[in-house]
Amino acid sequence: MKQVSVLGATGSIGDSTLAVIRKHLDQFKIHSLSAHTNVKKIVKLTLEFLPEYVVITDEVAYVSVKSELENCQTKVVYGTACLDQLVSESVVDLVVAGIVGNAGMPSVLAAVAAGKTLLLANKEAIVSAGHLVMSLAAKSGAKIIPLDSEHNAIYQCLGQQYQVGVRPADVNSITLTASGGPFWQKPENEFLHITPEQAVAHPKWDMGAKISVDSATLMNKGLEIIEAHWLFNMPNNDINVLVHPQSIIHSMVNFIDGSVLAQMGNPDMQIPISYGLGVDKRLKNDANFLNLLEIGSLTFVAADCQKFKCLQLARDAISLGGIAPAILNAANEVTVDAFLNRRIGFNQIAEYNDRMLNQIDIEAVESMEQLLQLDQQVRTQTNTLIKQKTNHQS
Ligand SMILES: NC(=O)C1=CN([C@@H]2O[C@H](COP(=O)(O)OP(=O)(O)OC[C@H]3O[C@@H](n4cnc5c(N)ncnc54)[C@H](OP(=O)(O)O)[C@@H]3O)[C@@H](O)[C@H]2O)C=CC1
Ligand SMILES: CC(=O)[C@@H](O)[C@H](O)COP(=O)(O)O
Ligand SMILES: [Mn+2]
Repeated sequence: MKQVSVLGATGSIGDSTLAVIRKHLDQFKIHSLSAHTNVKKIVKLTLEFLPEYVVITDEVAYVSVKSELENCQTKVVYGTACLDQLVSESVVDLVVAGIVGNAGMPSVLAAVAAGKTLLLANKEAIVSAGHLVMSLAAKSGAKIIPLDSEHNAIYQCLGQQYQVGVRPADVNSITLTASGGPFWQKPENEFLHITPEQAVAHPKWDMGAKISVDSATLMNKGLEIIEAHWLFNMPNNDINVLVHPQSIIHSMVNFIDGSVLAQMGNPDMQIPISYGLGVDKRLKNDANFLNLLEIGSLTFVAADCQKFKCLQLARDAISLGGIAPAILNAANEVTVDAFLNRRIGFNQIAEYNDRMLNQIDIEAVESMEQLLQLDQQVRTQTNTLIKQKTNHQS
């Protein structure tokens, strides 16, 4: 029986993870679940899975959950420090990192430092702290299995050759596929009028609001380039992006002999999560088998970095190095939130991200404390920039 800690249990990755675990209760036991604000859902999940611990990271929500679970055997604890402690407990076999944003970074680092098998969905953590994740993994021997569908596809194609942070010698390049999001065919001069409702309506995947907006700006693909850069130790030039609107091929590995291996499947996160939870062994999944005859054709188009500037910004951040990806990530978390709350337009996400990436001096990454301080600084500065611009316009 493997003991699993699911961080971000109330989100979309949490849903898909727990859906897979429900089908294999003979193999998995939930050790701990985490939630931020969703009291109703975490109470329901706790009563279903009866974990040892539930961690709540929002103070107000903690008080409610604690009172609602008064008579339950599960221990209800508060705060991010508890996440770090729980993922490091010796009984925990697998940690699913499903928290959204840099808020999940300390717990990712704690799991890696403890040498755990980490099933990584939280791409912002590796974007911001890739350097630290890799050096900790090299020391602790932690196994990092990517759940992000593209990176999981590459992980599947590499098979036994995969070792986190090591580029296999016979790999020429990798190709990340992108759905293109809802607007890849929309003229840029119409970006101004895009609403949050339109932006979160992803054509192929059912995901949380933040990653859905990232897919719409193609920042998601940019973050994924940075994620691939760290996981597979590949430079910018060897990471290709191809728009593939059907989202059937999840990514490809191009080998030095001209062979290309791709992983395919319907767009359903239960598939990569199953492969992650099985740790290289395939779990039976009743979900959604692929029917290529029904789909008919698979098409590919070049990604437009001029129109989707966030894609180019991510490549720039890799070239700048050091803290640049962390700056871009923090700015993007603020601008996406501002867009979702109708404080800025869709087109301004890239504009402000660009301004922030280019107004802070780039230093080397040294520690988690440095990155957390930087994250706060960038958030404050991005919010100030948005306020100044908004006041100026009104
Ligand atoms: N959804 C998907 O299919 C995919 C997601 N990913 C990545 O996985 C991560 C999660 O995405 P997704 O599940 O869509 O996001 P959701 O918004 O659906 O869920 C986010 C989860 O994180 C929790 N959370 C939010 N803010 C905080 C915080 N400050 N501290 C601690 N926990 C917090 C939420 O808790 P609560 O709801 O209780 O407030 C919730 O459990 C992201 O990094 C995303 O990029 C990658 C590939 C695919
Ligand atoms: C499911 C998943 O991995 C997402 O990151 C997905 O890739 C988003 O789709 P696009 O960013 O390609 O639109
Ligand atoms: Mn992805």
